[in-house]
Formats: sequence, structure tokens, C-alpha cells
Amino acid sequence: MDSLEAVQSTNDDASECKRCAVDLNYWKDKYIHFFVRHYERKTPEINRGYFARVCGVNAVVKSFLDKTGNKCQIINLGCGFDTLYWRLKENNFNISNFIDVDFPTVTARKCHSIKRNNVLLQSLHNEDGEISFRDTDLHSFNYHITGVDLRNINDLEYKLLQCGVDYNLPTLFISECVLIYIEPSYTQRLLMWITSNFKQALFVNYEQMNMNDRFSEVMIKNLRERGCALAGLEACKTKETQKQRFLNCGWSGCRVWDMMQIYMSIPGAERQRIEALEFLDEQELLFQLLQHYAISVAWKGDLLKDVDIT
Ligand SMILES: C[S@@+](CC[C@H](N)C(=O)[O-])C[C@H]1O[C@@H](n2cnc3c(N)ncnc32)[C@H](O)[C@@H]1O
Repeated sequence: MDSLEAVQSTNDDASECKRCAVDLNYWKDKYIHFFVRHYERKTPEINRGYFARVCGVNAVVKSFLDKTGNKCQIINLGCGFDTLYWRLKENNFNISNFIDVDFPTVTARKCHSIKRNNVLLQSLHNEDGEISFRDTDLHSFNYHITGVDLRNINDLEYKLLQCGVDYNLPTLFISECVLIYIEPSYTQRLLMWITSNFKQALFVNYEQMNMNDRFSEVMIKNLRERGCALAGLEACKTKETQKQRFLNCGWSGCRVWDMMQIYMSIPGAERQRIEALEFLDEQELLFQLLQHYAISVAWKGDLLKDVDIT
């Protein structure tokens, strides 16, 4: 497998882990099984780690929507098979625009699954417009999928315009385990392009952190053996490097929480519920895993500052 293919295949891992945890009742997602048919059962540590990840990202999304209402935009960078658009719709959020972005090979598969599924299609229908499909792209009233390499800003800009991007709307960017695969100079260009073009933006980034100890050496070795070069690893070293990545690119501020902090801040009853779902043999392993991932939230503009997710 070459490096690009290996990076794209990380979407299969992420979506299979999400489906597994949903089937075990960690959280509800009525749509993930439309995208992921087969998976192997994951360990309790992995399932709990994904639970914390979903809770953390959902908390940022909720805080963003509390501040903006429906007059806003979400752009999911390296979206994979994420189902956030449908989950928001189900909860009566009808935001101005939602754009899913990934490599064309990944978006083609996402479009294919949507095209043959009435439940997914129905949410996209609106009296104001048709759904148009191309192989790798989909355009509907307020949901778009576009296939583009995030390292190419000119192409990204062009494709986002086709998706009706509005630079004046408060915009939430989501990236879950994406930037670690991208060379720092490209990420820098992407982050600077966002701050120079969008009036008000919030960026939630979930990815590895504390990548400078023995535990992380094993994680890095495993990913590299699969062909993932981890070009963006430098920024994953510490909380400070995660933060500086944004501050150096013109963002007004950035806060970083490791996943242990997020996990411990989940309300007691909810944590007890999920801890009763499966027997966890090695608590220490879960804690190590949680200490090696983080959520960073960066903002541009006063409206979107002070997001607290713990
Ligand atoms: C680990 S997966 C995560 C998928 C999704 N964010 C989730 O959490 O379920 C990483 C995703 O980032 C995408 N990705 C990585 N580098 C990219 C790039 N340069 N341009 C577009 N997508 C990219 C991959 O194709 C893959 O779908």
C-alpha cells in the first residue's frame, strides 16, 4: 500500500471503530451503519477512547451552535464517513451550509453510499432544490460533499465555492485525525488561508499528542509500518506545539485539552453507564491512550472565543 492509500484507509479504521462503539451502545448514531457494513469488534479501551472523542467534538459543535444558531456553516476537513450532518438534522438543526471534504477516492465512496440509501437521501431533499451527484461530489440545498486534496489551497478554494461557501458566516472547521498526515507547510497554508478569508471561525482538531515517549513510539511504529508517514507529527509533540500551530497562523487564541481531561469531565452518570457496557481489564492502558490524544479549539473573532468543553 502506498502512503496516500494508507492515509485514505485510516478512514475505514475510524468508521469501523465508530460503528463498533455505536453497536455496543456507547452513543447513538442511526446512520453510521449505512456507510460501514463490516467490522471487527474493538477492545474496550478503544471503544471508550472513541466515546471520549465523540463527546469532546460534540461539545464543541454544541457550543458553536449555541453561539451562532442555525445561521452558520460547518466544514468537515478529512470527513471520512462521518455522519454529523444527519445527526444534526435529526436534532432539528438546519444550518445554512454543511460541507464534507476528503480525498476524491473517499468522497466517491461516501457519495455512492448516499446515492443508494433512501434514509440518507431523504434528509437532503428540500423544496428549494435538487440533489446533484457527480462521481466524487454531491450538492444539495445545504449539504455538500467535495473531493479535494487539502494540500492544494487553490483547488480547495475552487471546490468550496462550488459548495456555496460563505466567508461571512461564522464557520466551524472540524478535523479528526487528519492534520497528522499532512506536511506542516501545507497545514500552515490551510490554517492561514482560513484566518485570512473567514470573518469568524472556530477550529476543532482532534489528534495525537504527547508524541515523544515510549508509548507513542509504539503507536508511531505501527502507523509507519502500515505506510502512513505521519508528516505532521512535529505539531503533535506537546500541548504547546498543538497550540502554537494555530497561534502562528493568525488565530486569535487556542485551548488544548488532553482526552483524559475530557473523559473525566463527562458527567458521572454517563461515564458510569458506558463503563458498565464492557469489562475493562487494563485501566492503565485506557489512561495511557487518553493521555496521547487531545482536542484543540482555536478561534478567530470574538463571537467564537471562550469555548469550554470540560
Ligand atoms: C483517520 S481518518 C478520519 C476520518 C474522519 N475525520 C473521522 O473521524 O471519522 C483521516 C481522514 O483524513 C483524510 N485526509 C488525510 N489527508 C488528507 C488530505 N490531504 N486531503 C483530504 N483528506 C485528507 C483521509 O482520507 C481520511 O479520510
